[in-house]
Amino acid sequence: MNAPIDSATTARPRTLAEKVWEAHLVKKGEGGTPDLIYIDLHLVHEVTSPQAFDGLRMAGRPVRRPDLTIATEDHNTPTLDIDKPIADLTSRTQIETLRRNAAEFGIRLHSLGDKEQGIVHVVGPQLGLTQPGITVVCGDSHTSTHGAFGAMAFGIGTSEVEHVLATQTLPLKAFKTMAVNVEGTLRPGVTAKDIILAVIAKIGTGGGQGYVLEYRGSAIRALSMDGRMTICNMSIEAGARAGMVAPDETTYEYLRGRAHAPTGDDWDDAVAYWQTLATDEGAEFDAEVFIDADTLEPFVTWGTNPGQGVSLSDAVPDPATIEDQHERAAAERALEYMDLEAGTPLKDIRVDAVFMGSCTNSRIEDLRAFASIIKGKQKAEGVRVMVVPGSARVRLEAEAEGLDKVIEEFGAEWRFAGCSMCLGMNPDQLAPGERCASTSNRNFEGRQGKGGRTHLVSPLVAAATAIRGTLSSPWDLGLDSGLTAHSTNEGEAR
Ligand SMILES: CC(C)[C@H](C(=O)O)[C@@H](O)C(=O)O
Ligand code: SF4
Repeated sequence: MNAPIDSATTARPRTLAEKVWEAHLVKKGEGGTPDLIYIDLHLVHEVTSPQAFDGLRMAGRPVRRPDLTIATEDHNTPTLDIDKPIADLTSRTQIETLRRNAAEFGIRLHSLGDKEQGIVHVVGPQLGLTQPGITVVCGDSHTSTHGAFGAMAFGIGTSEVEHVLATQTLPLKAFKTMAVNVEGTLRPGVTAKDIILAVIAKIGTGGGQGYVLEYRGSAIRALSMDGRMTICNMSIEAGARAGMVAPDETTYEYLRGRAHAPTGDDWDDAVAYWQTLATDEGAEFDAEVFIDADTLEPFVTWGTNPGQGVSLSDAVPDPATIEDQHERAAAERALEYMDLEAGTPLKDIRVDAVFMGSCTNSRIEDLRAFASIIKGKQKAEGVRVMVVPGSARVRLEAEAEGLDKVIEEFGAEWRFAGCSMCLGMNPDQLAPGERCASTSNRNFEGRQGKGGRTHLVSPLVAAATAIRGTLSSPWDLGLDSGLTAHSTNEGEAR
């Protein structure tokens, strides 16, 4: 962080990603070997860390930089009765193992019940740990979230977690760059989530492979940090190595005053450095994609991968019209699993459940957006609605604004923070055959519970669906839908 700019390298126009990479180069790889990259921030959770700590223990090594390592409990934590012992044995073992490892290796841990506990990708930014120009890793694919700050953030595997714990460095292969240009103005009711679902539908779940995506353009600049995080979060669902947004005033405003943000002169120095990070005029990307924000509509997935999405006003696509043989077969299988008929208008599809949460959409603005639509209304009969804040702090903030009351009066469940029904590593699961509109990021078979069926949507679509009982957007609720500026993730930084 705050690395000096090398005048020799500033001569060639560079992208944001190249700048961050070069500032963290410990050793350049030769003859096809990977570069060795310095890691500024290592985030840890209970699922992917136990074997890594075991490895250190066996080798008799300490954690190289405990001060740059921070852990939280998220995947296995219950969202009810958090003051009671965890009932599920596997979950309890995972959590207790993390607690023991953190104590033994001297790592800061935010445990269940702590104000800073929550989903790892919500906790880093809210503490001001995630900053522009740094490198961030975590044994979790959605680490790409942190790229919203102009950080280079990668998900890594458990053996790499051990490598970073031991050395604070990581061997990484060079990447290609892709500019994702989103120009125009989103209409009220259309959000960051719709942008990223449209991007993935366009480039496919493998379209980003080998690339670091840089989200650019007027529609991205107009987004708040919460909206930018939603977008970067799902970069991995396009197969990308990482996703990034260049830091700007919105980024600085979000960070100012946060617990780990620089202060005083350090703040001014940091901002001066952050301002140098944006992609230079004339820098070349290896690939480019364009999305028109003006015409974008609320999006929804119909299939079992995040690329199988269309506008909510469309119908379930007919696999017969898909040229690519592989994709056609995937679509056929997806429709079977999802129990859907080609040609059915998406708005006719009834749901059993609505899940509002996950590291994609569980920050305060997401909850505000959801609440702005349901306020004063009643959920559809027979639909189970679960609202799970991303962190204990988000929960407190929401309660201070009275959002918990709005949610409970609507008939929804207001839960404690964690990954919850995003993947159901705790009791929050769909029953076999149940259909859910979910603000999470993966609609894989069985993701939210064995036999469960997932439609990925924005918080606004989740709210409208919870009211009507069928996949719906605020546009279907008429003029009195409660749409506000912040519910499109525009404007406000906090
Ligand atoms: C459990 C973890 C390794 C996994 C990931 O890497 O993404 C999870 O967070 C997920 O979203 O599927
Ligand atoms: S909320 Fe979901 S996607 Fe995010 S880290 Fe947890 S399980 Fe993974």
